[in-house]
Amino acid sequence: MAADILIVDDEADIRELVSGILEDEGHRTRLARDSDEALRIIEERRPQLVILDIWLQGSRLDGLEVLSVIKRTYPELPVVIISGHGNVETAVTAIKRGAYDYIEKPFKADRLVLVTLRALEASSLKREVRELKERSTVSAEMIGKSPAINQLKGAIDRLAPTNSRILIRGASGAGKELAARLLHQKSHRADGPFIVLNAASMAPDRVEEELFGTEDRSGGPRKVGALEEAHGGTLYIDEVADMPIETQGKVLRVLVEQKFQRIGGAQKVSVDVRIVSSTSRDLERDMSEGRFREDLYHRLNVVPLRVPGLPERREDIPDLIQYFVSQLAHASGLAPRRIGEDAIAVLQAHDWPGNVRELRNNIERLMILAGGDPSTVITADMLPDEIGSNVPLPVNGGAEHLMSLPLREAREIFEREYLLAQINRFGGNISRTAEFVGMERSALHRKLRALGVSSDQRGSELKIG
Ligand SMILES: Nc1ncnc2c1ncn2[C@@H]1O[C@H](COP(=O)(O)OP(=O)(O)OP(=O)(O)O)[C@@H](O)[C@H]1O
Repeated sequence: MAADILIVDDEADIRELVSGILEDEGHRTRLARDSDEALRIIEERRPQLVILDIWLQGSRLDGLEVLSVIKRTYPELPVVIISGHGNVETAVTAIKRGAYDYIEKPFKADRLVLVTLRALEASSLKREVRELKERSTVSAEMIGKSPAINQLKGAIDRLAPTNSRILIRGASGAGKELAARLLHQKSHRADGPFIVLNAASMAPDRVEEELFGTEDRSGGPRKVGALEEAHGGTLYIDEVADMPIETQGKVLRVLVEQKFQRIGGAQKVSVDVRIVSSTSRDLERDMSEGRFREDLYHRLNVVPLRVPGLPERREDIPDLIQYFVSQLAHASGLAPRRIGEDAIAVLQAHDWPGNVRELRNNIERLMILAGGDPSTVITADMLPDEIGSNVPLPVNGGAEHLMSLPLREAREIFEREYLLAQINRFGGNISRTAEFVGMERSALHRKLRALGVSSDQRGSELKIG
């Protein structure tokens, strides 16, 4: 894992030596000779590790004091102490104050490399645990075998290793964040952080604070912004078009200059961050109505990626159901359930305006409501009323209208709508539809003809099997 490491030592020889060893290992180093220089460098951009000498001659603060400042302002930044020979007591004090480990002078290159690696691994583990806790129920697997999802997976594999900015478009809950996460995981930045900024969920004035961070001139606590936090990794800006127009201007400047200023701060912070953003809005309309900056659109949209909505890939629904049942059983300790064929059929025919998220929430609710007996099979009659209400009947005024018709006419209308919905559900495949509805394939063809259903009505993109 290549990292950005700050080396603080008053002796030039030691600084150069440590830097040489770590750069040979593929790290990038920045060097400071005293406390002020060290704190200034940290202010410029937070490093991933600090190697800090305890004795800093001619420095305003000694090593232990610098350590305290670092731990106060950046509690998660790991610090490795270099202590003089026979100075174990000070080293122990340093560990008590939050240092990760210490190296005693004179030290061997191997020891330095090993402690550095461990410190970086521990801090990246901590971050992963935190991210996992935050998103323990978010999957990192993209389930589905439909042509639409396969196309998306192919595009992610091709785009991930490039450093290009990507704008992901798609309806809410369709899997845009999951796509962004996969782009990160399959990129060269996979060891770095994946930071999410959700512009839609916060008040406009907080967006800038979260993005750029804040600086307190008096040296008090400060907030590290998402841009700085994402250094070496990916920043995912969710619902980018929900950012206030002034913030959009500032983001544009960051993209052009690769630098930004914290709120209340004077200096420029430069970062190496890949920006992936998303939107579920009609950006073309937002741009024409002046709500979204066209110049920002062009900067963010270097490569567009579209995540298809769930109704465009109903074939994936049974796999997704299975996946969520086992994922939820694993993550929340709910008993795994079997979902009956009839329930799967209704779930597959539903329209899912909230896409995969809505499907997942419904599976969770069903698993909770099914109670403690693991042998309970979830059947169609256990589904909430709103699921399935869009299945066949709403033609010509819906069920009420049917009640006003003679049986033969009502049955015909019902049969036509029912069969069309089933054909649609099986992607136009007549053989599979016939098997499910319990008819011979040729009988189904005859029935459709008798009901006056033309091949066109069976759906323009549907394959007749
Ligand atoms: N193909 C998929 N396989 C497995 N899980 C998925 C898939 N697509 C989406 N999900 C899951 O569905 C939920 C919603 O997905 P996600 O948050 O990525 O959607 P989104 O498009 O970013 O939504 P929003 O626009 O509301 O932010 C998450 O729990 C995600 O893990």
